[in-house]
This record gives sequence, structure tokens and C-alpha cells, in this order.
Amino acid sequence: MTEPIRFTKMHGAGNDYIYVNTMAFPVRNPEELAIRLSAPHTGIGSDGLVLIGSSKIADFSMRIFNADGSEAMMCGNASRCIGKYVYDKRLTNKKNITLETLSGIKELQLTTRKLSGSHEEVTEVTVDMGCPVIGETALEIEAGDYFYTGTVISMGNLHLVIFVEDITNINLPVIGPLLECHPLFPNRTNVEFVQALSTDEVRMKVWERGSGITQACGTGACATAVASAVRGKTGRKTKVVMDGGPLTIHWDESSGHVYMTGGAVKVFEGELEI
Ligand SMILES: N[C@@H](CCC[C@H](N)C(=O)O)C(=O)O
Repeated sequence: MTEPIRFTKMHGAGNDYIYVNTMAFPVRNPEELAIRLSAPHTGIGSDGLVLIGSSKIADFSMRIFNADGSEAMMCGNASRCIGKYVYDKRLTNKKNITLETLSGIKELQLTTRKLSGSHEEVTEVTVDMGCPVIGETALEIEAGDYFYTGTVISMGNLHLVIFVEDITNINLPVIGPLLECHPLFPNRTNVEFVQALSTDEVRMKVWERGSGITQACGTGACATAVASAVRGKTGRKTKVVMDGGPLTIHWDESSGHVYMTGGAVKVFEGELEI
């Protein structure tokens, strides 16, 4: 028997996921569904599947599955999209929302604009991403014929940030999977290549663990900004420009928390039978 479930396709800086409200439409096999729905030709096409649920310790919960079905600890772009989803669909009228994730509770602050009548919609969300965990700052790594020096940062999920002189020279489809699955990272890693443009702006391209090349990565932008500050490339407020657009990242000196600000966009909604 097939069960219809409603889904919403959303993106944050071009990082697109399929969102399902599991409080209304429970999903039994998210790993398998993420693979099926993410497929570009035979599914909907996306970077993965995001489940929005209830929580005993926060306003809502998030689970995120990459396009290969693996579950991730955290997703920056999806957390902003969930802020828009729950507010625009009037699942809450709060503009400060707590979100339970596998890497702890995150706080979302919503910016809205007025529509006709008393309606409002979310245009931008700032997420308190918590404190980064800084690993090796100059890790020498060899993969295939390539040698790099990277900075390892956890934003709840793992990132290898590599600074290069010219980002247009990076063969991401080749080097991305080699670094993602490098033996130094037994649980795999997300990989960011970064070119510093000024003391407050960098250009970044990402290879995501479990999804490959994506237009943007929120946790990756945070890891990039932290690595940029640690390596003396930028200050503590950095615009991270990715293929799908920019995010503003502020690594607050007094709290040590990283704040990520950016847009969230609904693309379309639909119903599918699983
Ligand atoms: N796109 C995300 C991160 C998604 C999870 C990542 N691929 C992982 O497996 O850690 C973001 O915006 O942060």
C-alpha cells in the first residue's frame, strides 16, 4: 500500500533539500527515501532529505540525510530553511526558535517581511551554530597526485578547509571524493577549497560528504570563516561566497559562538507516494 506524503523543496544559497514534516507525515525509511528522492532523473533531485519533527527539549527537531542516504550530524542551510518552513506554515509564531539536532540545540532568529494583511514571511535567518572545535590547523595531506595543507574544523560535522591561491584551478570532481574518503577521516569529511579575496571576504567551493559538489554548505561556510580567522586570512566577520551565493559568518569573540546569517527559499511543494 502506498502512503501519500507532502514535501516541500527548499534551498539555502542553492543547497537544496526535500523537507517533510514528520509530525504530519511520518517517514519510516529515511535513508532509502533520501537516495530515491535525491536522484536527479528518477526522483525529485536534491542534495538530500530533511525531516522536521517535534522535540521534547526544543521547539522542533531536524534530521538530515545526504543524497547517498547517510545521516549527517548538522546542516546549516537546512536549519535556516526549517526556520522559514515552521514560521511561514504557522507551526509557530515565535521568531526565536530552538532546534534539536544530532549536534545539540541550535537557536534560530528569524527576520520577516510583511505580506498583504497580517501575513508575514521569513526572508533571512541567523543561526547560533555554537562553538567550533578546532583540530589540526596545518594538516599535511596527500591524496592521489595531490598534496595540500588543510585546517580541520568541526561544526558538529567535520570539515577539511584548504586555502589555495586560485580556486578556479581545483578539479573538485576528482580531488573531492579522494579527500572525503581519505583514511585520515574514518567517518569521511566535508571538503572546502577557499581563496581569500580580502580581509573580510573569501570565495569557497565545497565537496560535501555524502552529496558531492553542492552550491553551498552552511556548516562549511562557518568552518571556512573560522579557519580563515585562525590562519590569519580574515578577521572574525567574513562573507563566504559560494557558487549558490553568500553567507555572512560572525565568530563572536566574547562567546566563542559562530553566527551564520543568510536566506531561505521555498521552491515548490508536492505530494508523493512512498
Ligand atoms: N549542506 C550542509 C551540510 C550537510 C551535511 C554534510 N554533508 C555532512 O554529512 O556532514 C550544510 O549546509 O551545513
